[in-house]
Order: sequence, then C-alpha cells, then structure tokens
Amino acid sequence: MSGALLEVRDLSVVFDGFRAIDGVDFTVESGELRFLIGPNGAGKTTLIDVITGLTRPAGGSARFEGRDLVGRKEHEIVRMGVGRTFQTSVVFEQLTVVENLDLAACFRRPLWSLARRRRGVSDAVAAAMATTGLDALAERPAGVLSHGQRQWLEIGMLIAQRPRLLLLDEPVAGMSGEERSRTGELLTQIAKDHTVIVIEHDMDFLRRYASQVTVLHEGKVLVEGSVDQVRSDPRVQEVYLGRAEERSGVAAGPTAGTAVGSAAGPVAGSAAGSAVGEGK
Ligand SMILES: Nc1ncnc2c1ncn2[C@@H]1O[C@H](COP(=O)(O)OP(=O)(O)OP(=O)(O)O)[C@@H](O)[C@H]1O
Repeated sequence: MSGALLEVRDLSVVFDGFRAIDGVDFTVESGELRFLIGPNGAGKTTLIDVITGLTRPAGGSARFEGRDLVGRKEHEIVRMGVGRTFQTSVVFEQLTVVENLDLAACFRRPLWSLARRRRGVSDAVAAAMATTGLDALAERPAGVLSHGQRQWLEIGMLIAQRPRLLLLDEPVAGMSGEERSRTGELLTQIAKDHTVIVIEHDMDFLRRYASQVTVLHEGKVLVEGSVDQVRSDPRVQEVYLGRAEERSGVAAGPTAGTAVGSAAGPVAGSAAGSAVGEGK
C-alpha cells in the first residue's frame, strides 16, 4: 500500500445517464493542502460527495487510510476521520459560538456524557476556538456573526470533530478581501496538522495560498501540479478561456486573454484573467 491518505481510483458517477465523474484518479498524501478547481459543473462537489458518502458512484473506488469509503454511511465516514463543510451554512443561529462548537464535538463522546452538564469547554472546543480566533465571540449567538465569522465557525466546528482529512467547499465565497486573507492564513495554519482539500474558484486566492492543484473538467482530471504549472498549462487556459468567451460573446483571437480577463464574471473571470493574462 502507498502512503496516500486518500486514494480515488477510476471513479465514475452517473446521474440519469449523464457522467458527472468519468474515470477519475485522485490521490492526496497525508499533510497536503490540495486545491480542487474547475469550471462550473466540472464535478468538484460530486467528487467530495462520493468521498463523504453523500453520493454512490457507478464504479471505481475511494479509500481513506486504506479503508473503503464507498458503501459507508455519512456518519460512519465522519467517525473514520473525514469532515466537510458545505456551500450552505449548517450553524445553529440561536446557539452561541461555543455551544455550536460543543455540539459539533459531541459526536465523539459517549452518549452518557451528553446527558451530563459539563463544566468549562472540552480540549477539542478550546482548540477549535483558538485556531479560528473565535474566543472573543464565544458567548455570542451564531445568528449575529458576520458572513466571514460564520464561515470560520463552520471550519471550527469541523476541527472540533478532530478529522484527519478536511474537505472545504468554497470557504471564501462571498467574503471581503480582509476575510479572504484571514481565511487563507487559517487554512495554512490548519494544514500544519491536518490534510486539507479545498474547492475554490478564486485564482487570486489560489496564487496566494495553494501549492498543489488538481483541475477537473467535464468529470475528468485535466491537469495536476503546482499553481504555476496549472496556470501556464494550455489546456487549463483553453477551458477557462472557452467558458469566459461563451459568457461574454467574445471571439477567440490573439487579444482574447485580456478581453476575457475583463469581460467575464467573478467566477470564470478571476480564473481566466489570472490563468491567461496576468503575471504574478
Ligand atoms: N443530483 C444530481 N442529479 C443530476 N445531476 C447532477 C446532480 N448533482 C450534480 N449534477 C450534475 O453533475 C455535474 C457536476 O456537478 P458538480 O456540482 O459536481 O459540479 P461542480 O464542479 O461542483 O460545479 P460548481 O462549481 O458549479 O459547484 C453538473 O453538470 C451537475 O448539473
């Protein structure tokens, strides 16, 4: 067996005859901070849905620490040490920050201990608050948090479950520039003692915080490598350029890179602009 933490082999997912994932091989080593990118509909969320037990593949395998994930229930996979955030929020608004973290941490405690009122916070909750910097907001109801603070709480809730592999689906979507920077630093910090896979569209964010990147396109792995390798790969440029042209109605030509960078929307535009036209 190799030293890989996560090994996905020849994976395929079919929805009503449509191949959303088509023969994907995807390996993540322990300790990596891996970014997963690709245009809308590339299959990124479907891939992590298979890893976390939300979607059953039509074929292939997904193994975590050598153990098969396919066919297991979602909660079983969480207990194995795989945690994820979703694009939509899962915090309880009426509960305080610390209560949300405590609830997230609960799943590893025996049932009898949940019936007991505990004094203070557990080590897992304290560590999650310290890592995310939410200590000062511990007693605030989650409902009053800013968008960025709420995202950090969700990441904190994940850390409180002590997973070995974290899957984060677009953690900086909708964040301000300052919140993005804080989140980038938070991911870098978390990656020191966890393995992390981040789905992200924002090429600017990738340039600052990513090392290894996997690009998905139409359900297949298009390219894998460093940010620089991925950005300079003609296949990646074509995928993002093609998408941006479809959106902007700009014809391909020698100056298309610049036109795409400015004409496309925030998703394809940031990726296309950075991947195609901009320097570092
Ligand atoms: N439950 C489903 N039923 C039918 N088709 C689906 C289902 N889930 C996803 N798809 C399709 O599978 C393809 C891959 O979707 P997926 O959400 O994985 O893409 P993505 O790369 O995460 O895209 P985005 O960046 O827009 O979130 C898309 O064409 C999508 O419409």
